[in-house]
Amino acid sequence: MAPGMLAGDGIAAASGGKVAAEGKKGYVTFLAGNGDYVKGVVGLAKGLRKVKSAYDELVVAVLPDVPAEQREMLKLQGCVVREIEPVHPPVNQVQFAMPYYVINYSKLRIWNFDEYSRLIYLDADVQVYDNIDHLFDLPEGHFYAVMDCFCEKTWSHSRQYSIGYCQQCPEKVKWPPELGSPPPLYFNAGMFLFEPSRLTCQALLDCLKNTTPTPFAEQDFLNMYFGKIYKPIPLIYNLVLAMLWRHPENVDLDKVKIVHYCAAGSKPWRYTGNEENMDREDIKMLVAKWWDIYNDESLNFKKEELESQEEAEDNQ
Ligand SMILES: O=c1ccn([C@@H]2O[C@H](COP(=O)(O)OP(=O)(O)O)[C@@H](O)[C@H]2O)c(=O)[nH]1
Ligand SMILES: OC[C@H]1O[C@H](O[C@@H]2[C@@H](O)[C@H](O)[C@@H](O)[C@H](O)[C@@H]2O)[C@H](O)[C@@H](O)[C@H]1O
Ligand SMILES: [Mn+2]
Repeated sequence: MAPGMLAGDGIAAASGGKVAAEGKKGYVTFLAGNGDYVKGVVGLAKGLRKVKSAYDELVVAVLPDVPAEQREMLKLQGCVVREIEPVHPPVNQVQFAMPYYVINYSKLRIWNFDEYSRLIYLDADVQVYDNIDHLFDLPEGHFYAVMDCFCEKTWSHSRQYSIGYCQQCPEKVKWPPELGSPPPLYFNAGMFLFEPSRLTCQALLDCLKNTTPTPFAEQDFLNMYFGKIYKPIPLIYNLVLAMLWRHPENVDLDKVKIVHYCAAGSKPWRYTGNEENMDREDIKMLVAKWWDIYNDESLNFKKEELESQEEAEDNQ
């Protein structure tokens, strides 16, 4: 296990023994464009309800290009829709690992949501299969996220990939001592627990202005910026699908609480099974699991329940 990583029991102990962190807590995701990622957000909203999160009013940071009908659909699913301004990196020649990654810098705006003392960010291609509210009780002052994997082709630009080094198995192909110390622990930015602050948001944006963009866009930037306070949490909180074929020895699917559908061809709402690894039985099972929640009408937001609840409160 990586140095400093909180093991499952460490998480329970760290949160079990502590008084719940003060202030408002919640889950936030990010939506851009007029495409089909909105299905991911609907699925996530329903997933949080299914696991009975105490904070199931999902906040959705939307770029201006998200159409009114998608915003309405999200409000009808009980989401709090908040428009954010795009964030553009400095003019650059970088080859992003995926061209659309450039819009992901806009995620940085969620640091402005400071009516919350703590937020868990989740990509729209993530699903929550177990309640993870206990993460909000982890000690403050750190940036919590799951370590990423460097073995996919998307990393072919990197020194790690060319050496065959991965932080998920640092003993398998050791980092060559002639290259100095191994790279610092690196997290996947599809899920993280953070503390919103307008000051931090401004500092992030100021820092971005003087930072050359790199292939993994805001994920690289966040790793650089929060590296000193980053605390790895177990991969059960963000299963990057490639782990299933790259590091199966590190994965116990029965224990996984969050699945991140980031492997090429794994987005459930556009799954065909044609891409590499997509014909695996575990992938088919996880995609079906996502659709079970998405199609479950009983998980739809029930406005009338909320209205009667509010009425009851008014009559007290
Ligand atoms: O057209 C897009 C592309 C991305 N996203 C958002 O940006 C996140 C990061 O992109 P993605 O998950 O595709 O990256 P990956 O994790 O697959 O590298 C998504 O989960 C969405 O929340 C979006 O809303 N619309
Ligand atoms: O904009 C950069 C993106 O970088 C990350 O995705 C990558 C990364 O995890 C690689 O390690 C995988 O190989 C790759 O498949 C995956 O798409 C985040 O999930 C996403 O939220 C976003 O930050
Ligand atoms: Mn993602």
